[in-house]
Amino acid sequence: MAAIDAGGRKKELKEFDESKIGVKGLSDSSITSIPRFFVHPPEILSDLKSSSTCASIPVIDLSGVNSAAHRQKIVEQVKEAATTWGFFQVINHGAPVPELEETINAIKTFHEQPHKAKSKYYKRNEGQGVPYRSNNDLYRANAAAWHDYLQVCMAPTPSKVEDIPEPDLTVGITPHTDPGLLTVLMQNHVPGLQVKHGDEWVNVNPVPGGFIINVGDFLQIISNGEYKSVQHRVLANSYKEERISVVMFFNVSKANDDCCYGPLPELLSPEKPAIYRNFTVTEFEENFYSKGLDSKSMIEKRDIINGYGLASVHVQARVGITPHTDPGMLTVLMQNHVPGLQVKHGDEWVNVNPVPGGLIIKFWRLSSGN
Ligand SMILES: O=C(O)CCC(=O)C(=O)O
Ligand SMILES: [Fe+2]
Repeated sequence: MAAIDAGGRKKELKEFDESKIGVKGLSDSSITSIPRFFVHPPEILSDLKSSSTCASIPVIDLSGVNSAAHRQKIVEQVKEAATTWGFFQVINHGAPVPELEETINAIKTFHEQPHKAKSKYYKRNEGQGVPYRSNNDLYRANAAAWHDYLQVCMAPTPSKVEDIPEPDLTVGITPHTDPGLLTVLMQNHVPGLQVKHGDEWVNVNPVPGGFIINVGDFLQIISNGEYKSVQHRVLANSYKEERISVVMFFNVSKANDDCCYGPLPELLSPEKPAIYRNFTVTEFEENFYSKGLDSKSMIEKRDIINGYGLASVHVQARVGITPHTDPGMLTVLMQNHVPGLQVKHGDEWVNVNPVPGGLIIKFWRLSSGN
């Protein structure tokens, strides 16, 4: 397949976006190959075939959740699943199954409308109303994925993965973790969702009437790493029928953004110190929305891991810097023989003279600059 240059790629993306046909339109046009901007890099593609055939995420039966006898056991099951898998399905949750099926059918009906009727709703920018578009992160992602979205703010986000001519060259949804607190997901009977468990990709097989629940990055942070936000992906649909999922993201509001979030104090102790630093929602979102979905969890990307516990080593080489404090708990620094580093000690700036082979260790909230 010929390489695509950045200018050509941008033009093709724009043409696709402005055509408003979505991947459904491409599927219906009887194409035999997919546009190049859908083709994912080899490291993603080579991993697509590897999935476990035997493991499956826990299924938790919620019947009796309001009775004292069952409740404690269910709470334990949820805790265990959130700790070990970060993903589980719930059944007998009380939401009427016929209404769930009706929701799936309504989404199918929307996507199957003629282009003219549907394209009125196609909108790239987030906003009010019920926008429909192909790929939320179309211009930010390294490669586009084979799905269209119909989005409702404050309500479920139904997405639809059409069948595709070359399913081995792209994905339905790129491997990622969800940024928020919790995600609740409902899917039709067409498989495709997979969850990373240890080194394996595990199929999340549709359970009729079941909801799938997964832990997001935010919950991992406030639980101080106890609950796991795990990677998941959707394979490009090689079935003749569309895959439909309805995804509800529970995110944190920006309304009170002076407020700093971080690991809950009641979960911390000398044995379990905070492994993440505090941050505002704006800080948190800026990182997520500046990039497309990708396989690296936002927690890793965001440098909110403190300098111990979950070891995340960010190596930076820099020249000249203004006075600042480091966000983490501890910084380990190595310098060449040229002096310049100074540390604020009381009211004085003190030179940190290079000692050959020496490492400089700095604790939280000490100013430094040069
Ligand atoms: O469609 C699915 O099953 C998964 C969707 C998903 O992971 C997401 O939108 O974050
Ligand atoms: Fe997700």
